[in-house]
Amino acid sequence: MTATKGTRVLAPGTLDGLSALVTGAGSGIGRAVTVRLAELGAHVTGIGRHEDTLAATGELVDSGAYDYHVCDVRDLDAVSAVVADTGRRHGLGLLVNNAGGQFFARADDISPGGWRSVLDLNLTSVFHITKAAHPFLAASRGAVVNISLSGVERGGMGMAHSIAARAGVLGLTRTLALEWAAEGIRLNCLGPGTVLTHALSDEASEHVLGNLVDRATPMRTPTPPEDVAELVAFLASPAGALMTGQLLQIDGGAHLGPGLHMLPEAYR
Ligand SMILES: CCC/C=C/C(=O)SCCNC(=O)CCNC(=O)[C@H](O)C(C)(C)COP(=O)([O-])OP(=O)([O-])OC[C@H]1O[C@@H](n2cnc3c(N)ncnc32)[C@H](O)[C@@H]1OP(=O)([O-])[O-]
Ligand SMILES: NC(=O)C1=CN([C@@H]2O[C@H](COP(=O)(O)OP(=O)(O)OC[C@H]3O[C@@H](n4cnc5c(N)ncnc54)[C@H](OP(=O)(O)O)[C@@H]3O)[C@@H](O)[C@H]2O)C=CC1
Repeated sequence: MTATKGTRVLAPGTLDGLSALVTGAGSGIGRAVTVRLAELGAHVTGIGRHEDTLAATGELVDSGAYDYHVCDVRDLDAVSAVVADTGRRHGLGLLVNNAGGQFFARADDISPGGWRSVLDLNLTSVFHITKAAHPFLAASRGAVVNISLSGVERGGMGMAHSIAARAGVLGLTRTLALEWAAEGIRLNCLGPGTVLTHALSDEASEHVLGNLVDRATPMRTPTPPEDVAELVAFLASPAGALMTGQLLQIDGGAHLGPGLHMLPEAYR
């Protein structure tokens, strides 16, 4: 494995005056995105289910640049109310739909309940949050960044539910990029490769480091969450003003390799 460090290239003040909403701001990619947006001048409202981790993110940013709401994004009424409250108090120039996840199982072992829980988290919540944000995004000519997965267009063993949900988000992203273009709203998806956040670190093991990073990622490196954050900030900045409806895979070339599969037998 080759370790790469997160890179910061955008100038201080790039996002001065921006109001952003980041789901899953209490850890991993969402925390890195929150910290970087705030460093660049944005005010960020975070959403997640755990107050302690959301508060800990606040310790990494200047006071006044961040607040949070404890909320499950699958509670559609509650999360829509949070979006509306944020929009009314701060305006909304950027929505980052980052909260997400799945268990890893072959399709035969995914029950109807398991399918529904992953679809609710990774697709249905994104639709409702984005719809609730629409009037505020229209007022600011704002942007949406949906955090997806490298390989969303090709499939990944052990992730039938999650890939189906993220492919749905990609379709939603491109559809809304068309429907809302006249209002100046842009929507894009980012596809990170293997990110060694705590969710994967328990498994940071032979499978994650040996298979996903060394075998399945041509550049043999994990994706630093800070690199994902810099790309989110770029898309929110004036430099991203004509980018919409895209899937940007930030994955060391993993989408060109043998695929990121969560069933280790895929690599035998
Ligand atoms: C290379 C890229 C890889 C990507 C990496 C990342 O994204 S890492 C970053 C992301 N971080 C994460 O992904 C964090 C970890 N993931 C999670 O928090 C959860 O997996 C969740 C969000 C999907 C479910 O949340 P929830 O509160 O709804 O869970 P619940 O307990 O109420 O169960 C609901 C249903 O699911 C079923 N079920 C559950 N587990 C398994 C299993 N192993 N097997 C089979 N089935 C399973 C369970 O039986 C039930 O179905 P039933 O019995 O009613 O038919
Ligand atoms: N790690 C990786 O290799 C990759 C991750 N991704 C995706 O990136 C995104 C971020 O993942 P990552 O940072 O790695 O992992 P984390 O598990 O650290 O982040 C997931 C975040 O989402 C929040 N969250 C989960 N469920 C809910 C919910 N129902 N309501 C509100 N918030 C919720 C969690 O907070 P809380 O538990 O407090 O609610 C947590 O902060 C996910 O969508 C993931 O699938 C994509 C490619 C690769």
